Amino acid sequence: MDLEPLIYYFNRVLTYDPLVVIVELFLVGLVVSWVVNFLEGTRGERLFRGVFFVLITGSLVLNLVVDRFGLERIQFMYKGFLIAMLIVAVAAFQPEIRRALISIGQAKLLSPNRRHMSLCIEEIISAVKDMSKSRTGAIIVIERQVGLAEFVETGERIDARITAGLLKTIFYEGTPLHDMAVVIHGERIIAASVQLPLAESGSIDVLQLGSRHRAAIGITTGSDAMVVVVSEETGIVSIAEDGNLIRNVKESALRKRLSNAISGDESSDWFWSRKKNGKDKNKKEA
Ligand SMILES: Nc1ncnc2c1ncn2[C@@H]1O[C@H](COP(=O)(O)OP(=O)(O)OP(=O)(O)O)[C@@H](O)[C@H]1O
Repeated sequence: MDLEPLIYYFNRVLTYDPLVVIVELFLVGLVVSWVVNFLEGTRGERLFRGVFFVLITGSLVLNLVVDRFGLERIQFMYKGFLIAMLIVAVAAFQPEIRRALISIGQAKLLSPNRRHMSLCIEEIISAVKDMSKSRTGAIIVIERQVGLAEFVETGERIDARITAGLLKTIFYEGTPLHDMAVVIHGERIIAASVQLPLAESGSIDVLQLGSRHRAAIGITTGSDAMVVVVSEETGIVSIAEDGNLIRNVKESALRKRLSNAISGDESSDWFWSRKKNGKDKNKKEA
């Protein structure tokens, strides 16, 4: 194999100022890690990793080929291809780009609304952590764009500010409202003791679950709600979204999901993403 172009290529790279190369690599790494972090857990994450891999490999191979065979026209075509990829990426990542722009628009993070919202999220997280430790069974539904009035009617209307104490009191075994689910909308607890639809026994995984977890899957199968479940048996915290159940959710992931759900950033993608996801499936993650 003729290694000459490869050696030539690396020799050429070695002529660059190392400090500039380090700064450039650092900046590229920073941008990539920010984008991957931002997309983490969304359907755009894999797509971005794939596109990034293809572009890096394509650029390296092309530089080698152009150096070896002097195929400038191919390089010219590759530049056209990159522009086309950029247009396709803008279309493919449209929901993520919109979310990024919204979050930049909300960079006035200290706005009262934003502060309230993050206080609510911290209250929910604190309650969930305590209930997980004390093995108090809980199911908290975050209502988004799709109204859940027909289910809310089965429970008790509350309309109260979200506090960890109130959530823990509601789910405390023995209190009249501890059974069934709490529904939250925005920054308010709107109802407790709400009976949710159980997921249909379409898949083996669902059949193996108890009714609390089946209810969480059930309500998210037919709506854009997000549900946090604390298992009474194990204390494990799970999240249900879009008919999927994610087990053993870490605090940081819970914060991220709650923040998406309560601020409503991703909600309008629901119908679109459901179409893409096809049939519901249950995920179990360690
Ligand atoms: N349709 C429903 N909607 C809301 N909550 C429900 C529903 N059905 C059951 N639950 C809640 O789930 C509790 C029973 O949970 P069960 O043990 O059957 O399920 P599980 O998924 O195994 O939960 P855990 O891990 O907490 O035991 C009930 O006491 C009730 O509070």
